[in-house]
Amino acid sequence: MAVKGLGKPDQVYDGSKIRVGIIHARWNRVIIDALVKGAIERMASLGVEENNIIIETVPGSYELPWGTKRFVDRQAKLGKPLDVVIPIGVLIKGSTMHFEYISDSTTHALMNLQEKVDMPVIFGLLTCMTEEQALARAGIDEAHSMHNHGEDWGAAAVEMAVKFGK
Ligand SMILES: O=c1[nH]c(NC[C@H](O)[C@H](O)[C@H](O)CO)c([N+](=O)[O-])c(=O)[nH]1
Repeated sequence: MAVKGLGKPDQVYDGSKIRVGIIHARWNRVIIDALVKGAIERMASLGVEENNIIIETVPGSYELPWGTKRFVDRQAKLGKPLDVVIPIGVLIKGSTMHFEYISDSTTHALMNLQEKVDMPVIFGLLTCMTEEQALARAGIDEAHSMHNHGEDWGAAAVEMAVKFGK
């Protein structure tokens, strides 16, 4: 019996009235693009309108916290406030400690950002030891051994915005 992973939602949430921001890093772009696609497709299946999904990018995962804060502020200033934001990044361990420092600092910064922006900030950071792990979690490894985690992030975004929206 599969134990790990996201359980079924307690109900299907209607995303037709929410506006979602996706801000993604551009490192490991093939994996990023698959994750973003998965999130968009899942949100579309839950009724989120295409023109209510706003996409922004930053160079790397380390820029996600600051970029997300400014992205949220900018959308509010434009009179098109977001209801939820999904920062997406892919960190793959290299031969130095860079991975550890970015993973830890960015994770804490994104968690703390929720208070500052007063909205759900979905955790879309893959922190992988190998490229194969990252490919699998984006659903694009040869064996298709895992589902695309971007889909889970899209579903979480809709649920959190609908359930706990302002
Ligand atoms: O998004 C990533 N950024 C990475 N580094 C760049 C970092 O996020 C910043 O963009 C850079 O340090 C400039 O601030 C990565 N690695 O270094 O391995 C990585 O795997 N993923």
